[in-house]
Amino acid sequence: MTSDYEKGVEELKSKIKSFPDFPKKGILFWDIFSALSDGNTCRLLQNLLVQTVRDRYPDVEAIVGLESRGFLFSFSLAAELGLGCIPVRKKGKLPGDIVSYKYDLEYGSDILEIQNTVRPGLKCLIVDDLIATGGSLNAAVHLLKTCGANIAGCLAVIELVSLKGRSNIPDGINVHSLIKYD
Ligand SMILES: O=P(O)(O)OC[C@H]1O[C@H](OP(=O)(O)OP(=O)(O)O)[C@H](O)[C@@H]1O
Ligand SMILES: Nc1ncnc2[nH]cnc12
Repeated sequence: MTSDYEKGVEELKSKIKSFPDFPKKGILFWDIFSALSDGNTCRLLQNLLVQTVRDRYPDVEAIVGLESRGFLFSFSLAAELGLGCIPVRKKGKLPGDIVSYKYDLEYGSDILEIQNTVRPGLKCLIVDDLIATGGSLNAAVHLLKTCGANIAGCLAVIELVSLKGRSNIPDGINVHSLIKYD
């Protein structure tokens, strides 16, 4: 029997549009914002994410969001669950003592940074809108490990399975996505 959770995921999936050849020829771009212009879909997605964290990562202490689309979900989850919200940002945007990691993307490369103020042992869940090559989540895992954090796992709304992003994320890190595309 299909659960309400699974029905919700199917409904969400039906709202997400894809755009061929964006931002470069050969890339099929999955646009989370196409779903979020509708208020009911915002609430549906928030409820699905909250339920996922409660069920799969019940003892997490902080939500780590990746710039920029990951921020949509890290703050709303942290606020709803009463947890800390920690940003991982692109180079040069965060003040203070910074840890950096360079990585490759599906289209290009980038440097991600975190403030070196994460309490060692803090149990963190990393969230993002989408897993493509897994390079961004892998970078966030490395940044948090450098800070001494305890990583509960990675959670994404969308996973592009054919790009095998999971294989880029270190063994032993739990990875979960709501929607999978081939
Ligand atoms: O699994 P990967 O190959 O690392 O790709 C996934 C990442 O790429 C996109 O971010 P992007 O860097 O395009 O930034 P944006 O969120 O600011 O659009 C997306 O939001 C993920 O963070
Ligand atoms: N194919 C894709 N669609 C949307 N966001 C992405 N980030 C990296 N690859 C992407």
